[in-house]
Amino acid sequence: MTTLAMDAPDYPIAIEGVTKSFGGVEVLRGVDLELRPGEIMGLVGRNGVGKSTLAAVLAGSLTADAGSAHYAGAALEPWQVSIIEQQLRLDPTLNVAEAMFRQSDVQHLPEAEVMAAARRALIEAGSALDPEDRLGDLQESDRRLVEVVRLLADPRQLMIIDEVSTTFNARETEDLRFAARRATGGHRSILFITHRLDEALDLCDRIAVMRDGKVVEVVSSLTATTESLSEAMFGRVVTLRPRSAPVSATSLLSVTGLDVGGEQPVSFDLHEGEVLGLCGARDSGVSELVHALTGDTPLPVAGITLEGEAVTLASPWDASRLRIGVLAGAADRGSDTYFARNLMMLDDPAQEDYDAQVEDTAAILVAFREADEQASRLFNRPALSVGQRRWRELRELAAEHSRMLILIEPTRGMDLSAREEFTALLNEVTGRGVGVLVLASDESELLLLSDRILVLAHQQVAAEWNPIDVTVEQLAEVTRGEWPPTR
Ligand SMILES: Nc1ncnc2c1ncn2[C@@H]1O[C@H](COP(=O)(O)OP(=O)(O)OP(=O)(O)O)[C@@H](O)[C@H]1O
Repeated sequence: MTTLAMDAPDYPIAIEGVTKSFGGVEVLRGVDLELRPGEIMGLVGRNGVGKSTLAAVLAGSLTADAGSAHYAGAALEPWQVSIIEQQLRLDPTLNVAEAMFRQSDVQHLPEAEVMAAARRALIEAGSALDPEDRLGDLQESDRRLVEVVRLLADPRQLMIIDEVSTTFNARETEDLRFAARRATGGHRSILFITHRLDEALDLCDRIAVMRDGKVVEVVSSLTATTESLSEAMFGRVVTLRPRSAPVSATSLLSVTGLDVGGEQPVSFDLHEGEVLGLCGARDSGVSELVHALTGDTPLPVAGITLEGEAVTLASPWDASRLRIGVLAGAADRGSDTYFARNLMMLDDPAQEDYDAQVEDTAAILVAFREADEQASRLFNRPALSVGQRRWRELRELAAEHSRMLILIEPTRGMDLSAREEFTALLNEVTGRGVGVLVLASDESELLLLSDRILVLAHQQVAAEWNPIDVTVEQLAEVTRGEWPPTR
């Protein structure tokens, strides 16, 4: 299917006058943009401005109402474009090799050759994944890395990376930077969509800013700053400030001797009104800790108390009964189920009815969403973008009567202005005494959001840090598995 333009001379990709409406609402209003050969072009703009819509038009999954994209004197064809979509919809039964070559001629080779090609690509990208690993068994960040390796293994003239790094930590972001630069080969182009402005400045050569359905500015990442970008996106400089909310000394949740797999079981307290950030490498036990507290994967524990009362957290039903609200990390897996659990928190269903009721509520939520999308088409109004949907879910979660919240990658997909609103929402919630556990891969985000940071390494607590005393780089050493230096 693919004939790659490997030997093509260096031509730019010219996008001219692209418009696209949904119903009567014009989302893209004449996008002009030129991508130079070998260039990584950032694309930033507020939630719902039309970044993913432009990506879909370029990749051929949507048809523009007007305008075009050209390469080397001809229309840019969908086979010349590959895309990592914001919402991965990959079949979880595929293995890494199948996912990697699903759009490539390589998939038609004998299986042993496919596996060997996948293994080579993974090694080249510095990834420890096995080509035979099933996607369904991987963490979300690893599934996204498989997509990044796919770009490297099967490069196209234009490669679009749509919000792939929202759940990446420092090491994964470095891997992405390395892979993206290699994938251009000095003459192919990348369109890199992100809400992490510091990352755009770091990774991209130039950055295009979208506003009101158009590209309003293209700036060099050498001269732009996060302030100048936010000014161009929102018409004002948005600055996120660290939390300075007072935290009570009263313990809300007390966990003693939770066995997440290390030599020393984990013990910690979460205070009333506190945001406790969790920091660790992927295999540090952080994820196990969180999923033990959501009741999804219970682990042996000496004791848990909530507001001084001994409690059991052996199932999602227990978490729901104790009014522990959860915001799921992945937008593409299980988030409807968590949302359903949050909505049912006050219904207090009997244990034997719980799973069935969660399933029914989740099905209703899916139906509502589909109806909402239908209504958008019927009444000529745009549906919600990914970031907009995430924000709505968070607001509803905050309005619930939770005693405690577990937020996994809470601001993924949100633009800077929405993140600013999110910090205000967090202050409001913690002001009511709600305790919040936050798991965020972006170290700078974790630093901004937390009152205190619990550091895990080798499946046990390695430190407890005050965000005032640590830097993003120190947290990055932790997530890279480089801290503590020796056991
Ligand atoms: N298939 C569709 N039908 C109706 N409306 C749509 C469709 N696809 C996108 N939209 C709407 O078009 C607008 C632009 O959406 P798009 O996803 O392109 O924005 P975005 O800039 O990528 O946003 P975000 O940063 O939140 O991902 C949004 O209001 C979105 O809901």
